Amino acid sequence: MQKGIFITFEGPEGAGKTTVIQMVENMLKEKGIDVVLTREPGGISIAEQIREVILSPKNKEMDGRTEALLYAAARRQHLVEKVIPMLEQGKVVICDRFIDSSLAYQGYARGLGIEEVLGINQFAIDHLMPDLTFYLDIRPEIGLQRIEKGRSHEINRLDLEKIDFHYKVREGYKLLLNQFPNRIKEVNAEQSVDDVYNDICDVLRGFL
Ligand SMILES: Nc1ncnc2c1ncn2[C@@H]1O[C@H](COP(=O)(O)OP(=O)(O)OP(=O)(O)O)[C@@H](O)[C@H]1O
Ligand SMILES: Cc1cn([C@H]2C[C@H](O)[C@@H](COP(=O)(O)O)O2)c(=O)[nH]c1=O
Repeated sequence: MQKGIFITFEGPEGAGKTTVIQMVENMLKEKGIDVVLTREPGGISIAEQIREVILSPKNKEMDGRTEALLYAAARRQHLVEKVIPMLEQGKVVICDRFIDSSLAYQGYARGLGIEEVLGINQFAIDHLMPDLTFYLDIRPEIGLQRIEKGRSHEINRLDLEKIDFHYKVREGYKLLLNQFPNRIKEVNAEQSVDDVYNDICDVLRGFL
């Protein structure tokens, strides 16, 4: 039975999720809260191997449904091997991306259908939805510029999609905000890092 809290961060490329998640982790640790950071696709060995296959710029011929199924497979393994055990130990689990990425990227932007992609993901997650999700909103061209500037950031197969695809990803997330208004909280990610962090802390204070 789940005793911990499952929090996810979402957004278009370069929204600043990794940056702000680290700040939230430090803040929670200072308060003595047991917190685990993880990411999708990845977080454990099998899912990191699937990540390599999905995101390698060499795999240009990958079919959209194959892509959606691989994300769901990586998600399943990550959940059973890491997320669920950590929640059972009562930890706060913070995950960089989760099911909403599949709904926005594969369901909406790739055109596979949000409901269809939700369907294959229900099989993978078996009803384990996040308790709280932050959606970091940013215009795609600003996010992509940030990634290009950041020297250490890998440029993956999805980053290389045309700008229209990234606009559709953002539109997809906006639809999800309407679909799950209680779970997903929108934050303006075009602000300074400190302002983004403070907005997130305001929500967390009310939640934790
Ligand atoms: N609010 C901000 N203002 C300006 N630059 C930022 C801001 N937040 C993050 N950055 C910078 O933008 C780049 C991307 O940030 P980060 O890696 O945190 O984004 P991300 O959302 O995790 O990216 P991805 O799409 O790969 O998941 C980094 O170089 C980071 O320092
Ligand atoms: C979980 C998930 C991710 N994606 C995409 C989003 C990004 O382009 C990459 C992950 O790279 P990041 O630098 O770690 O953000 O994968 C997706 O399309 N569908 C998903 O379910």
